[in-house]
Formats: sequence, structure tokens, C-alpha cells
Amino acid sequence: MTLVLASQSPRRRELLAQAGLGVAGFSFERVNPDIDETPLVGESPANYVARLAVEKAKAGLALCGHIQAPVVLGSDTIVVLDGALLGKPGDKADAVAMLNALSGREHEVMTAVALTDGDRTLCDTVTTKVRFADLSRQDILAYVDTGEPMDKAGAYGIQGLGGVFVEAIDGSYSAVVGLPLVESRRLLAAFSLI
Ligand SMILES: Cc1cn([C@H]2C[C@H](O)[C@@H](COP(=O)(O)OP(=O)(O)OP(=O)(O)O)O2)c(=O)[nH]c1=O
Repeated sequence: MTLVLASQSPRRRELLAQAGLGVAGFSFERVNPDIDETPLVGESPANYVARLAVEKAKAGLALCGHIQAPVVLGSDTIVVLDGALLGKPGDKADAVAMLNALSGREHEVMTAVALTDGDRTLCDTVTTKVRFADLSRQDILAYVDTGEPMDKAGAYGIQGLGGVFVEAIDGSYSAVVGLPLVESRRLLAAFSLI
């Protein structure tokens, strides 16, 4: 079997390498599927994030014709505030609005990870509570100017400069960054990959 990461995210690549801790010769290939990330009408955030992880894994599998016995991992991360989904900001103004909304409040980060070999698909979703400090307008504008928020759900990266906004976290740090390590290891073990 060959493990394949269906992601273009450098963070997921690093986290998946970390998930192979202690396993001699642990390695994986990469493919980059392109899927439609539009939420379905009335779809809950939990259903949405799990559906996208599974769709990324399945779309990735379709790109694995050249790979021997592929098992494909897909993942998706969203931020949920008051039940509403915050994806990646469309532009700087959108990033400012998201960070304003998150300021001084608690939100949830949901990350789903899915593995498929074509016959069997397993998916796990991890929810982490994150509480932001009160942010000044100057904090927000300076952060958005760094460019860091633009490719990240909720317009921040806990692992980067955005870490200064995080007052408390209850759950999985690696899931917030993009791939829950404990749960990913469980799924990798279920496919005998570690
Ligand atoms: C909240 C938060 C999100 N993020 C990132 C994780 C995800 O990469 C991104 C959410 O976008 P995703 O659509 O989950 O993933 P992606 O487009 O980056 O990568 P791919 O679909 O190819 O796997 O936000 C952080 O890096 N740090 C954080 O603190």
C-alpha cells in the first residue's frame, strides 16, 4: 500500500510526516485534487467539513492511477462562530471582518480527516474551542497587512503571528493547524499504514 496525501497545504505535509513518528521508512506521495467547496443548502458545519475531507480523499484517489495500491488522506478545516461557517477570507476586507467577529470571543475550529482505499472510507472530525483576546483595530490591520490570514480558515494561523491573539484553546492544537495528529494516527493504523 502507498499512502497519498491529497493536499497542497505545506502544514498538512509536515503534520502527516509527524504522524509517522516511530515508523521506519514512513513516507507518502502527494496529489492535489480540485473540488468544489460550496456548502450545500442547509448543510451543518459538521456535515460540511466531513463531506469535504471525504471528497478530497476520493478526488485524490482518482488521480492515483500511477500509484500502487493507494490509500488517500484528505482533510478540511473550518472555523465556526455562532453556528456560522468561516472559511478562507476572499480579500483583505473580508479578513478584517472575520477577525473583528472573532475578537474577544470563543469559536470552534473543526477539522475532518478522511482516509480511503476505494473500498473503505473512514472519517473523523475533531472540534477544538479557541478563545481570542480583545483585538484592537490596529492589531487587526497590522496582522492582515502581513498577508498571513489569506490562505487560512477564519483568517488566522495559530501556528504563526496569529498565535498572539489566542487566549485559550481547549482541544487539539494540531487539528487547528490543519491535521489532528492523534486521530490521524488512529486512521493510519486502521489501514495498517503505521
Ligand atoms: C484556524 C487555522 C487554519 N489554518 C489553515 C489550515 C488549512 O490549511 C486552512 C483551511 O483550508 P482548507 O480548505 O482546510 O485546506 P487548504 O486549502 O489549505 O489545503 P488542502 O485543501 O489542499 O488540503 O486554514 C491554519 O493554518 N492555522 C489556523 O490556526
